[in-house]
Formats: sequence, C-alpha cells, structure tokens
Amino acid sequence: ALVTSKEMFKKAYEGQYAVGAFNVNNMEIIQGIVEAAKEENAPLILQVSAGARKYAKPAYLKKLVEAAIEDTGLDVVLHLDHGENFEICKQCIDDGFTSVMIDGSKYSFEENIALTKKVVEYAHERGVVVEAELGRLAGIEDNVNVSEKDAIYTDPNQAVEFVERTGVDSLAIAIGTSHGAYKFKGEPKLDFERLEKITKLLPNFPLVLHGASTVIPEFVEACNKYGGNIPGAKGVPEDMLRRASKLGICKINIDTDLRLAMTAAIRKYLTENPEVFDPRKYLGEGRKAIKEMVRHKIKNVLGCSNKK
Ligand SMILES: O=C(COP(=O)(O)O)N(O)CCCOP(=O)(O)O
Ligand SMILES: [Zn+2]
Repeated sequence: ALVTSKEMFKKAYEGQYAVGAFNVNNMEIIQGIVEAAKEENAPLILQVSAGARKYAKPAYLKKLVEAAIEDTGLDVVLHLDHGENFEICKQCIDDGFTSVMIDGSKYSFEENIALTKKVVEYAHERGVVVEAELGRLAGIEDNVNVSEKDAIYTDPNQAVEFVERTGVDSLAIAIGTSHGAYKFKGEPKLDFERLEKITKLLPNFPLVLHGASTVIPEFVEACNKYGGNIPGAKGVPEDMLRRASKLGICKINIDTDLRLAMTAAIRKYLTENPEVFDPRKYLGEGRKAIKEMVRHKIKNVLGCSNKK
C-alpha cells in the first residue's frame, strides 16, 4: 500500500538504520528498485523530482508506482523530492503522494519557515508528511574557514527553532554532501560533529541526507570503459553512510549511484552486442543493474533488510 514515512522513520531511528529514498524516472528504474526491496523485505521510499515529472509526466509515474505496489504487495512511500514551492507540493498531495519535500533552503531562515509552515498545514490536514531543508548542500574544501562552513552547513540551534516553528516531520540537513557525481575535490568529509550536535538537540527527530550516493568506482570505470567520460567522480564512502544512520539519519537519498549502474550496464551491453537493437534487451540490462545496486544498498549500507 501507499504509506507515509512516520512509522518507517520511528522504527529506523530506534533500530539505528536508514530507509533508502530512490529517485524514479521510468518503468525499468521503478521495477528494479521494487523487486530488490521485495526480495530484501525492506521499507522503501520512491521519490519523484520536478525533473522526473517533466520527463515522464506525473500521471505515468503515479500509475507505474501503483502498479508496482499491486504487483509486489509492498508498503511504499511516494515522496516529492525537492518541491520548489507550495503549488507543486499541493499538486502532489492532491494527487495522492504520501510525503512531500518543500525545499526552502535557498530562502532566508524566516522565509523558509513561512513557506514550510504553509505546506505542513496543507499536508497534515490530509495525513501527508513533510520534509524540509535547512542549510546549503555543498562539499566544503578543508581549507575553507569555519565561518564560511557555518554559513552553509545546518546550524544546530536554528534546526531546533525551525522544527518547533514549522511542525515539519523530517529535516534534510547540510553536513558536507552535495548532489551528483562530483561531491568532493579533496578527501570525502562529512561534519559528524555537527550531526551529533543536531541529534542531541533534536532527539528522536528524523534527519535526511541528500547527495548521499557513493559514486562507486567500479561503475564509474565501467561507464568510462564503454565510451563514457566521467573523470574524477567522487561520492560519500559507504562507511560514512552507515555511521550517519546510527546518528539520527533515517532517510538516505540515492540517485546518482542508480544512474551510474544503469548507464554502465547499458553501455557495456550495447558495446558487446552491436547487432542488437531491441530496447527490451538493453533496458532489461539496465533494470537488472538497478536491482543489484538497490539490493547492495539495502543490505550493505542502509541496514534495512527484513525491517519491512
Ligand atoms: O539527494 C538526491 C540525490 O543525491 P545523489 O546525487 O548523491 O544520488 N536527490 O534529491 C536527487 C535529486 C535528483 O534531481 P533531478 O531529478 O532533478 O536530477
Ligand atoms: Zn536532494
């Protein structure tokens, strides 16, 4: 069934594991993800960005997710990722999403609170949960001075005030991650001290990590081996993610690792089978790669196998 993340996060917090939030853009990606979650008996968040809604059209994604639930019997959260404004959050809530993110992180603290509050009111009236974001996603180089880091990363005291004044259900924080395949120039580093401070000030409150793909080297190499050009890609080491899930992070966003796995599989297949032009062949390979990647994440990073 379609469920909210309320129960999932409560159990994840107590069990010190995280729930995977995987971005979906087409049928094969959805199928690969839900097959893996089914086999691992894992809780699952499928998230749809504005880009995904443009690419696939909202109605297709909604019906594909409904089909996946019917086919697998899984409990799934259908979540809007990075909702830009009240309008798109309202649309998704009216369309049956069980969770929405309102990303006001680019506005001032007060504007972010006002916007988030407005979405929370509309969502809570309809039994939908809300994720907000405080702080700016960015990998900060070591030599950056502390004050600059404080200007970008989530301020623990502001986080408390933000949660109290908005009533939001979970909070995406900035502790050094960033979206995409090029997260760090130097050594990968997360501000665990800051995370611990936030958790201490907000006990039992679900925190969310965006930009949490590992950018697994063998998939980058495979992409590059078969015609890709993704130099110097670097992500969050998996042990850091495991550590974060024990420090209050209940939701870990993964998109780039899915893209790399799918792209590597399709590039390899097309290179090795030049005579093939049946999309079911190479899209099928991509689907298999997605499934394997999600199983790996559930078992070895998120720790949410058999936690359904
Ligand atoms: O946090 C993440 C993914 O992080 P990752 O890049 O480390 O996987 N996300 O919210 C995914 C953002 C995807 O947006 P779009 O569909 O516009 O490209
Ligand atoms: Zn994100």
